[in-house]
Formats: sequence, C-alpha cells, structure tokens
Amino acid sequence: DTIALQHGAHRIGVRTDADMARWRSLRFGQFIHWGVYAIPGGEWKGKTYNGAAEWIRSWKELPHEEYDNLYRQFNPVNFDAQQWASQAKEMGAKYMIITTKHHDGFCLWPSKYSKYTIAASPYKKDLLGPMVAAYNKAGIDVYLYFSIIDWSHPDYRASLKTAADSAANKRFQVFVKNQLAELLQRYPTVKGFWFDGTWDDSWKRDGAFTDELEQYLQSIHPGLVMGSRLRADEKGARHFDSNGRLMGDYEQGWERKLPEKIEDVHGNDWEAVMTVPENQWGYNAQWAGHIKTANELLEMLVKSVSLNGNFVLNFGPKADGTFRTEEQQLMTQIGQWMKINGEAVYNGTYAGFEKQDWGYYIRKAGTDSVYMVVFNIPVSGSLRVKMPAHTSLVSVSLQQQTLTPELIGRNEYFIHLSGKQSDTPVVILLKTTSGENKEKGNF
Ligand SMILES: C[C@@H]1N[C@@H](c2cn(-c3ccccc3)nn2)[C@H](O)[C@@H]1O
Repeated sequence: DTIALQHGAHRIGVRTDADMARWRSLRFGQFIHWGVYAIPGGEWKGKTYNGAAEWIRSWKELPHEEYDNLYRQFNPVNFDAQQWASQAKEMGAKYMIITTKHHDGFCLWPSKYSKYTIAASPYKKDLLGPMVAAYNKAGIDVYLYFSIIDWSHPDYRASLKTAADSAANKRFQVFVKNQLAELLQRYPTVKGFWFDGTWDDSWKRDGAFTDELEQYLQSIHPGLVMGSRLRADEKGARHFDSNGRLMGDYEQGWERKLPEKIEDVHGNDWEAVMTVPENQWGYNAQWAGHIKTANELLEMLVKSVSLNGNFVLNFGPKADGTFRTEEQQLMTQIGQWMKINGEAVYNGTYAGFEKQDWGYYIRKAGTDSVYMVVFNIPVSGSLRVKMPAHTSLVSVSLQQQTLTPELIGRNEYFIHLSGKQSDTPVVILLKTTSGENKEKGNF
C-alpha cells in the first residue's frame, strides 16, 4: 500500500494535454553542449583528460583558477545561429536542447544574477536569443538545459553540514529560481527545461523546494515540459517517488542507454539522450574510442520510438562556434534517411507487435499504419510478421510498391525481400485493421 507523500508524484499516468502531445510527436531532438569547456576540448598543456570534456574543471591537472578564467578567451566569432538551425533541420530534428549553463556555471546568456556570463567574455552578446529565434524560425522547438550544480557560485553546497551551509543553500535556491524565471522571461517561446546535476544531497533532501519550484515554473509558463530529473520527494527519492510513481512529465533517466523492451518504461513517457563518442558531451578534440555511425544512431532513434520514447542526439560545437566535420557529416547522413523515412519516426508510438529479429515496429499515433524498420535482412530474405490478436493485415508496401506477403500460419506472414540488399534501414508500411482475420487471411 502507498505511503502519504506531500511532495511525490502529483499525477498518475501520462500527461494528456496538447503541450505534452506535441513533445511526444516530435520524437527526434538535437542536444547541444556548448560552453567554455570547448576551449580546452579535453586537453590541457599537451595532456589528454580521459573524462568527459565538459568535466575538465574537475581534473587535478587544470587548476580551478585557470579554468575559471577561460571565459576571457571565449569569443565564438564563427557562431551562426541560422547555420546551426538549418543543419539541425536538415538532420530532421524537431526539437533542440541547449546548455544555458553547465555544471561550471558559465551562462550563455547575460544573466543579471551572475557575473560569470557571456556578457563578461570578449563576445559579449547573448547567444541564446539568436539560437531560439533561428531554431523556432526553422520549425524546431527549443528546450533549455539547466544545471542545478553550479561550481562557480559561492553559495553552492553539495551537502549541508552546518547552519551556515543551510543558509548558503537557501540563498542558492533563490538564485536558481531567479535564473529560471529570467530565462522564461527572456525566451518565452521555449517549451521546457532539461534539468541536470540534481543528484547532490543538498538538492535531494529538500523535496519540498523541488516540488514548489516545478509548480512555480508551471504557474509562470503553463504547459512547460520538464522531465523527472528535477524532483525529489520528501524522502529523497528521485525520478520515481517513494511509492514508485514517476515525478515530472517523462522519465529522464536514459542517459547514454536505452530500454530493451516495453516493460522497461512502465507506461511512462520517456526520453533517451545519446553521445556520438562513448562519453563526450562538450567538444573533445581527441574523440578517441568508438564513434557511432549514422546507421547505429538511426537504430537507436528507431528503437526508442518503437518503445514509445524520444531520442536526442548530442553535438559539441567548437569554441569558435563551428561544428567538427564528423558531426556535420552525421547530420547530413541522418538527414538523408529522415527526409525519405521520417514518416516512420515522427508521431511514432509502440505498435504492440511481437518483436522480430529483423528490426522494429512503429505505429503512427492513432492510426492503423504500422511501419517495419528493417536493420537486419535475414539470409532467407523472409521477414516474419505475427499479427497481434484481433488485428488483420490489409496491405504491405515498400516505397509505395505493393508487396504480397505469404501466409505461413494463423495470422502470421513472411514478407519476402529476396535479393534486396541495403546499406541503410529499409522501411515497410503495413496497413492493418482491427477484427479477426478472415479464414484465408486477406492474401
Ligand atoms: C547530459 C549529461 N549529464 C552530465 C553528467 C552526467 N554525470 C554523471 C555523474 C556521475 C555518474 C554518471 C553520470 N555527471 N554529469 C554530462 O556532463 C552531460 O551534461
């Protein structure tokens, strides 16, 4: 039985309003991690930092004093918001998440609550305004990444040991609330926040504040979409409250990992965020280790949508405001596939078919259209399709070409792709209908 909670989940089940339906329909997002950490790019004085580039300040080889003065060199003269937005549009992203400030506390906007901002850099000008405008003009929604952890703020405390710590934490909470309200006031077309850095004890232990903050933000900007990483309940439980109920609007725990099966997402909305290298979010010059290919990333996108989730792919622009060639090529390659096959992704939902080895099923929300996105064409060339109970197969097509499947059992078919090879995922459209199959099936 459940325990009484003041600051646990306030909703059971998914959000059903239009703003959340819009978030759910977008399915594919672009994450951008950009800040002064792009200057060292994972290296310092000839040595390579083997952690994530945006965490280089925590490296003992780089004195805090030196890192904290890098902003004096931050001057992205080649930053072109229009170009950023058009390449994101070409890739097929429908929303973008930008780091307004990462754990180091450097603000990409001229916040009046901090001195450690773009206004103090040689560049001086606000970076967020032009980004939001250019992306929105390109038809792409913008979400704001905001790190609660702020290594630059004198009142930030990871844990509260003394009364002085608690007083500092109170001041820090006011600072957080002020900056968030400032961001909403400056950028009213943003659709939500993507909170990070909420694992420290100082945050977890004040569930009431996290609850009040979320409600405050909703009150000044109704419809905001915010994931589960913001909140803690009054017992310090995060993402899922002490009764196991999801807090926030979607499960925001899938960072560099994906669920395997539909049961793993518990009927909730969810989103996965993914890096191209193993674990680099900010610009990293080295890019050592495995760099994911377009096909690998397309499979992650399709797998996420097939399990009712969103997929956000991360990019780390250089300090001058340009993207490395490999990232530009990825955006182009992914975009070439999305241009033709995006209909299988956008508005995609869990189809309810039994998973097969050849790939993933995606149902277009609210329709009888089910897409098969094939990543593994079997040596037999035969793709097995078992219709769910009480559904029938009406037609099969591949790029508008009608295919005739072979009935191989009760409501079970082979779709023959004999001889077909492909170096990109193949999309087949099934038109289905509810109701028992006729004796001989429709074919
Ligand atoms: C979205 C990603 N979240 C940030 C992060 C992840 N982590 C982290 C910390 C401890 C364990 C696992 C992950 N710390 N910061 C990364 O820096 C990036 O911003």
